Amino acid sequence: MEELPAADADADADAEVAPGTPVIATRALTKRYRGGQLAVDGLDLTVPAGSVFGFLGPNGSGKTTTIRMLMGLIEPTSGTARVLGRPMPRAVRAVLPHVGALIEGPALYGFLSGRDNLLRLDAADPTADPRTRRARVDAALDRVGLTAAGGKKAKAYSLGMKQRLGLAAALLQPRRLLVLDEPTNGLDPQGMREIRSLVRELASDGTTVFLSSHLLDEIEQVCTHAAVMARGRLITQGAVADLAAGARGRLVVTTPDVTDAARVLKEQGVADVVVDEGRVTGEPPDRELGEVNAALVAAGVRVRGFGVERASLEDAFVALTGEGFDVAE
Ligand SMILES: Nc1ncnc2c1ncn2[C@@H]1O[C@H](COP(=O)(O)OP(=O)(O)OP(=O)(O)O)[C@@H](O)[C@H]1O
Repeated sequence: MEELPAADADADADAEVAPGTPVIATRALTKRYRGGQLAVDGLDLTVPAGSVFGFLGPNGSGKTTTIRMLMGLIEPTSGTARVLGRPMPRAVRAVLPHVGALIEGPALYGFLSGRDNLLRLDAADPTADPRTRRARVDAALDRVGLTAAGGKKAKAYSLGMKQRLGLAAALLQPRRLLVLDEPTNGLDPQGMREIRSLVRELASDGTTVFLSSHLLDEIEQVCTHAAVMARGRLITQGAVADLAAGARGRLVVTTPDVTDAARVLKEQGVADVVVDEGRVTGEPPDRELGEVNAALVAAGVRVRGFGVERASLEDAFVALTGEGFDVAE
């Protein structure tokens, strides 16, 4: 282990973090790029220990810039960031050994096998004991389900396998925090499922996982907590269940008579009425829903289903920002 700057207690990440200390905490964290672009604007982020924390936002909302500041890769323009209770980037050398990161795709040698890539990465870590290297690499391959493919050249791997190999690299040492930047980006649905279930598994032993995504349903499926970014600013953060509960669900009427149903719902004060095939949805009005249903039936609408659907994180996002969650790919 390299010598740390003497008497810098603040930079000592080996000391246990006091219980209750967030794994990541930023205060007014701001990054303005040299061209003048304000990429991150006054961010106050709190990532509780043991959470699977989704960092959600459309492309260009500042997620990668934030992650790069958290990992000490770039300096903030102003504000502070603490990771594992220590200030970044000052404590970067003490903090990073405890953090497994997968940022902007893993750096792999295509001509080497998956196993040889890991052996090489492990050998580059001065803290890694060479005598236990093979066991460590085999355990990491096993954790990500690449034991059988370990001897294959990395260039023959699918994108999903490359992501898994990148995760294996991040898991060569025990980690307190995993930081994954868009880990499912570019994967097919099967590859996405594999990475998501792997993330859940990694989190099940208490490792805090911080992952960025521009996919709302991904965050809902995988994360316990989330923060929502838009244009460099934090829109909201908290437990996923609470975020979704903060938004009102939508009234959904299933019926073959969609035109009549839409008209009656508008008369009943339902806003934002949307007609789909076989169903009409809208914002629940402030009146007794039984009356709305009765009005539909009285107008001869054949009501096959009537109820309020649970709000999704997407509803919460739309309610908070007043705009749709459009992703510009
Ligand atoms: N090195 C840079 N110099 C100048 N502007 C930058 C730089 N990197 C990013 N930006 C700008 O900062 C803003 C935030 O970008 P950032 O990459 O952090 O967003 P993101 O949410 O991670 O999006 P993506 O998923 O597309 O990476 C964007 O407007 C982007 O164009």
